[in-house]
Amino acid sequence: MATKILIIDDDPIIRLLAVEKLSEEGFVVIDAMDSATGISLALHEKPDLVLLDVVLPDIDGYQVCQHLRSLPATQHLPIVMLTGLDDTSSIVQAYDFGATDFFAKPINWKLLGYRIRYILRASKTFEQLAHSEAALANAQRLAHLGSWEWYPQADITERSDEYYRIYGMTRDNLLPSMFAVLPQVHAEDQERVKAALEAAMSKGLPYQHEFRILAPHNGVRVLHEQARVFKSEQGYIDYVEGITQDITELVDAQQRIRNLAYYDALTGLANRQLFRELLQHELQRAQRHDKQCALLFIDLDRFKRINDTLGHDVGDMVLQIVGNRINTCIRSSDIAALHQANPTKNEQVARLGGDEFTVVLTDIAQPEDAAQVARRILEAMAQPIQIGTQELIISASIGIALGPQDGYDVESLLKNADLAMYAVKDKGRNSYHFFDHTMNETVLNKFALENDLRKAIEQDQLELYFQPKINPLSGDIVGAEVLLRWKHPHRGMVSPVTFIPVAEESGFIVELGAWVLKRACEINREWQSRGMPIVPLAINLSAANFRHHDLLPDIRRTLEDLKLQPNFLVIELTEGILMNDVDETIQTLQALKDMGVYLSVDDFGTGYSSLNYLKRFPLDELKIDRSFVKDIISDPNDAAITAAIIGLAQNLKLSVVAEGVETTEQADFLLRRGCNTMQGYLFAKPMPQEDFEQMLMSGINMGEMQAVFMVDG
Ligand SMILES: Nc1nc2c(ncn2[C@@H]2O[C@@H]3COP(=O)(O)O[C@H]4[C@@H](O)[C@H](n5cnc6c(=O)[nH]c(N)nc65)O[C@@H]4COP(=O)(O)O[C@H]3[C@H]2O)c(=O)[nH]1
Repeated sequence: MATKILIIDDDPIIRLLAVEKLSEEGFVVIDAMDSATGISLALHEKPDLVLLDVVLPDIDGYQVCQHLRSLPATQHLPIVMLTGLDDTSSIVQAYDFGATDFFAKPINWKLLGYRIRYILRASKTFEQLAHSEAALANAQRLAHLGSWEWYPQADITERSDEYYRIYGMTRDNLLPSMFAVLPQVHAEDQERVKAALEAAMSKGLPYQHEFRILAPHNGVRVLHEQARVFKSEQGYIDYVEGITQDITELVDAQQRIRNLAYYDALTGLANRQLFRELLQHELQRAQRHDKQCALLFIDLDRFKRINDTLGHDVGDMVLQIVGNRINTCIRSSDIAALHQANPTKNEQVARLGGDEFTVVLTDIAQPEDAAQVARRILEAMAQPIQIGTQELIISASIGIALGPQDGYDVESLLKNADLAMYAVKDKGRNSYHFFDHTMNETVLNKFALENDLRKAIEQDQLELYFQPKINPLSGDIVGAEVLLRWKHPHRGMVSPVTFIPVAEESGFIVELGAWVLKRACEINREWQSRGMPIVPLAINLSAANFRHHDLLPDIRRTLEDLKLQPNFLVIELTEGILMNDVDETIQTLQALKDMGVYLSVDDFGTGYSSLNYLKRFPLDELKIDRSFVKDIISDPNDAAITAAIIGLAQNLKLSVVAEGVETTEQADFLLRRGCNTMQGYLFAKPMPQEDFEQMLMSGINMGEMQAVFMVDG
């Protein structure tokens, strides 16, 4: 497209000549005789260049020039002022008002054509440069990246706009010295930044580092600065070129990612990942410096019950409170300094998930130090937790393993602290225990036992024993408790006290319970078929059996399949089972009751049943725990409790059975208080099926005992 020239001149001859001569040079020429027309054409016709006379009838050419420069559309438009030949002051003024160039009158039109071409070329280049600069400035602004050139000999720095913006300064209030920014640098980083500048200045050393500044109105910012040094051929330092970038957002994002990756969202404590890394580090340090560290593995006691009964929100609150409490029991130590990014967090305390917390203690002088912390934690736990109107009492079991003696790596130390924690649970919870190597054996033993137990049913190693319930006055067998026995091929007879907990822990108890139920009912059916005198058989149910969704259908089907009357089946449940989720318990008990099954509370007196609940449970029988019966003669407390339980049963119209009766004195005491169903070694030990059948047929031999009861009774 042809180049368009606008000439603004009040001299009609000049305008005419311009149109004629410049058209010959290949330009399109438009003209204006006064400034107002000229400005309007400059805006609407978009010329590539303006020839502007200094003297115009309305306002002078300088002001036209100034006005065009102030408008965005004509800001960069090349303007050539037409001046008198030796009118130097006009020439100077022309530049002052923003003219691109001047051309002296009288006009040599040929020469003017060349000049116009040259100016247009130069202006194009200038335009491209301005464009690139703007793009660069824009890019710098977007990337919060400032650039600079520093001439160390004179200590003068040329800085880009963004550099000033980063520091919240302007060209006017920041001195050219590269050291001028130092007062804004964070006190802790100042020495380092100054040293890098000095090394670049004196030794020509490049650098790259991060530091913090305090920017006016923008708070603390984190900067990344990188510098290259340019030297002359003689080796002198010419200048230093660098970039300075505000990486605060990046650092924040990294911190957030780190928080997600390393911290537990609920409690804000270290998570499993961070725990592992820190413990790993600690173990290596302990080994290198011949020091000792301790790992405390903390598991809340019966936390599931809180979650199940009060809901997960309450459970979460409890976990947060517990996390805080553990935290306050631990002094901050050097380990926190490892992860400077978040120095406010005490990373010695971690939550591994669920209700499992850990504490890593560094540089302990003796195991007692760890024990002391464990005791502090237990004390802190014992404080009641108030959530709304609820007051909760919680406790924890703590296992302690010492590093490196109990484990050189995270895995083994954690496993051993976990074993120690389980030892606490086994011994009744709410305490702490150090790991010792026999625990490993116990666990291996447990594993082996668990494996063998799974095969016990198929390999026919399980057997039911029967222990009669007696009426000592009549000598009648009024029922029997079914007790499971395991004839292990190598270990011999394994007690249910040993294998039931293993089965409960592994979940195998569900299968085992179902087997006992079916087998007990089958035997009872068999006795009926053989025309033997039959009695109700009581089976023990574990919590998992009682809560299992198959329980009711299983019992119903078994009774139906065998055509057994439900009142020949007694289910014994401990107080603990009943009290866990009372509403569900009532529903299940009622369903069993509706089926006609007889319900008995085993080990009564050892749990914490509330009388309120007891009234709401549709029960048939209470069994006084063996531990009370044992000392009823010698311990007035046990005597009183036993008498109270008997009274309670009578009031609630429940039968009462005394367990573990071993002496005639005990039996006598119980009889006098009104308990006339008993079970215990005095009458018979649990016995194999055949022996019990024999006893059923011939009746129990009460011998002299009966005489005693008959006389006394
Ligand atoms: N010192 C003494 N002990 C007496 C006397 N009379 C009975 N015993 C013992 O007391 C335990 C009574 O059973 P438990 O309290 O239900 O306690 C049972 C029960 O909780 C559990 N158990 C046994 N069989 C089963 C089963 O089939 N399922 C479930 N879930 N648990 C079972 O194992 C526990 C222990 O069973 P056993 O070793 O058979 O021990 C039986 C029995 O042998 C006595 O006069 N003196």
